[in-house]
Amino acid sequence: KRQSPINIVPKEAQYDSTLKVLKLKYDPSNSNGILNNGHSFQVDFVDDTDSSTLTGGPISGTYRLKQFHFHWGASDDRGSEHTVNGINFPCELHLVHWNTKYPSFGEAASQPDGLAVVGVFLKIGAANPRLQKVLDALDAIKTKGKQTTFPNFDPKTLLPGSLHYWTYDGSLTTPPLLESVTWIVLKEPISVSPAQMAKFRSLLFTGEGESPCCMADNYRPPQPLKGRKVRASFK
Ligand SMILES: NS(=O)(=O)c1ccc(NC(=O)NCCCCO)cc1
Ligand SMILES: [Zn+2]
Repeated sequence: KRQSPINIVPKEAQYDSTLKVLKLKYDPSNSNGILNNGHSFQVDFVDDTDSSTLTGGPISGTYRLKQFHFHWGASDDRGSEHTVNGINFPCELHLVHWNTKYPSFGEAASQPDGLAVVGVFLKIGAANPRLQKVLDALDAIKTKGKQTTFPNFDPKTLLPGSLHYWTYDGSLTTPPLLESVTWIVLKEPISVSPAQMAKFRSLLFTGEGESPCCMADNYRPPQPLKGRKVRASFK
């Protein structure tokens, strides 16, 4: 079993000097739409060329960015999927990429080396103006199934200053929980303010005309490590 997320214990992670620097090359013109899919919201990217890719890091070859999405809690004391020394963050960003050795995301999602997800923790602090651009679109996708256009967004603006990471072999954290993900979790969080967290929680799990249920606590708890090694790209 190689299920995700996991609790990351930095002192038990093994520094691996052979791990490469993460190379994230994103073209803002590939950002397409923003969708409330009933369990989170995601920003979808046009992935028919190699213009928005992940290379380097723990992976070999080229992985294309398909979408990014978030997981968050009903209160600031929980919400992330990965934890660090048992600590939860209020929110976690996932940038989902698929291996171009396979013909599509759907094909790649069933392969052990098919996907690579970059995880970024969000920590309560100052309001994040780059994140605000995403949050300003949420009023248009309040209910399940709603989507709108979301052009010219550069996901690099959501990354922290350091690309130091932990990496391990895992899975999708929502059904079908496929064991096809190389996880790359950045050590440095980005900031989010309490008011911005409230904006995430203004989304609804429910569809238009249904009795409203605020979208929150859409995270899976940590899963057993089952003997897996977590490697660190930094000392
Ligand atoms: N939270 S997570 O592990 O990053 C994750 C990412 C993608 C998915 N699933 C996904 O993108 N499904 C889209 C199905 C399209 C198939 O072509 C589920 C969980
Ligand atoms: Zn996710």
